[in-house]
Amino acid sequence: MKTSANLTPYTYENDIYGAGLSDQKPPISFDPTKWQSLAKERLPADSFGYVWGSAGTRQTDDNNKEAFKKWGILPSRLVEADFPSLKTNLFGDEYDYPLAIAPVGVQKIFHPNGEVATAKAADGENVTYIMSTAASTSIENVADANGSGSRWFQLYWPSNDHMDITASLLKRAKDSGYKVLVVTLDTYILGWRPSDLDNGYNPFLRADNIGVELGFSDPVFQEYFRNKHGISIEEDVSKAAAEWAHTIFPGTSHGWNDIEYLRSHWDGPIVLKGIQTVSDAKKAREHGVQGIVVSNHGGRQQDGDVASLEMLPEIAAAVGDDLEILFDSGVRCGADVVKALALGAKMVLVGRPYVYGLAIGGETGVRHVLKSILGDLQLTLHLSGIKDVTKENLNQSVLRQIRT
Ligand SMILES: Cc1cc2nc3c(=O)[nH]c(=O)nc-3n(C[C@H](O)[C@H](O)[C@H](O)COP(=O)(O)O)c2cc1C
Ligand SMILES: O=C(O)C(=O)c1ccccc1
Repeated sequence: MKTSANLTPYTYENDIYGAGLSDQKPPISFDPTKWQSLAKERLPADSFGYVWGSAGTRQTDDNNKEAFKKWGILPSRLVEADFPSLKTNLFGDEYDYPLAIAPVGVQKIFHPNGEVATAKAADGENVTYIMSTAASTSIENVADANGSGSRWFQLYWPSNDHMDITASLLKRAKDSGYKVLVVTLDTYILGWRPSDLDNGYNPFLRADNIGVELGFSDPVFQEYFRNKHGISIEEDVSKAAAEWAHTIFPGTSHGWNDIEYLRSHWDGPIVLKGIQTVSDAKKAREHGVQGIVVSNHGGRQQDGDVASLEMLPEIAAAVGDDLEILFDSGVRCGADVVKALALGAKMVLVGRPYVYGLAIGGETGVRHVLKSILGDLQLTLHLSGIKDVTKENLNQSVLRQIRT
């Protein structure tokens, strides 16, 4: 076999088998199907319900998972190949892996170190961290924890009455080294989630006020709150929490023409998250953004939605030459990443699995989940005879649609 100095095999499994020789068992399972139950053992019922929860009867979440099983990978033999490179290029920059940490809010309900643990893990594993507007740690503190890592900022977009707050969030993100703006379009109000309704659980409105950190640390929001209520945030934190929740989840949607405002306040790439149709993907292109995340928010927003993977090939065929296509919703293992990349995505975001890792073991748990998915991804590609993750080598020709 050829060896190449610039391709690093992802050798996590070698470390584990090596440790096994001296009877050291890995502290966390490598079986992706076990992470959910391990997290459940460690979390209170309400915060477990929050991460596991989905909209309505969970049809969308089920559809997301089923969609991956409708495709099979076709391996090629006697391909003279080394460990495949996982490097991918987006917006003119090279990324080590086609994998990113999906934006997830309120991470302190899963582990006391919350976003700081995840941002450190992402930096440690060279995986891009996408910071949520609903985080329980400020923009600046996450940036400190993420160090020289790659980080992007996800916006929950205040209504047009609060353009100055939007501008302030974007400026803070830019000043703290976040390179790409990800604007989530599917969550101007939270979906109908029976698990949270059963627990009467909305992390924003609870006494510990987890999830409002970006507002409480924002000078423009602080001033707005004082002018409106004649008191400071500290004087009535519950009222301020409710005000912030309403600011970032206003209950009304923006329109396409509002993208212009974001463009004028953000000079880097803009990515729209939550695109599910070809028609919206084309509108995204018309409105001059640089990328989209084909996503249904992991089925958490709307019941009865089509699987995101189902829509990915058509959307990629329609706009993939002009926009960077990212994907999330239902990715659980290396083979899922291979399928999403083959169907047109350049980068894949993973949500619940790393949150389970965070609950299981803080920074170590998140690193474990990232390493597991990356190790599995690299070997799955290698054993399928796929040389790297470029479109030239990884496209629909490596898949077979399974007849049902
Ligand atoms: C607990 C939790 C919180 C989330 N918070 C956000 C958020 O703040 N912003 C956002 O754009 N998406 C949020 N999402 C959605 C994820 O970014 C992502 O779209 C989804 O989890 C992908 O599906 P998966 O969990 O099946 O991987 C959240 C998801 C979970 C599970
Ligand atoms: O739960 C979610 O999916 C989400 O986007 C969110 C909303 C508010 C706070 C934290 C996460």
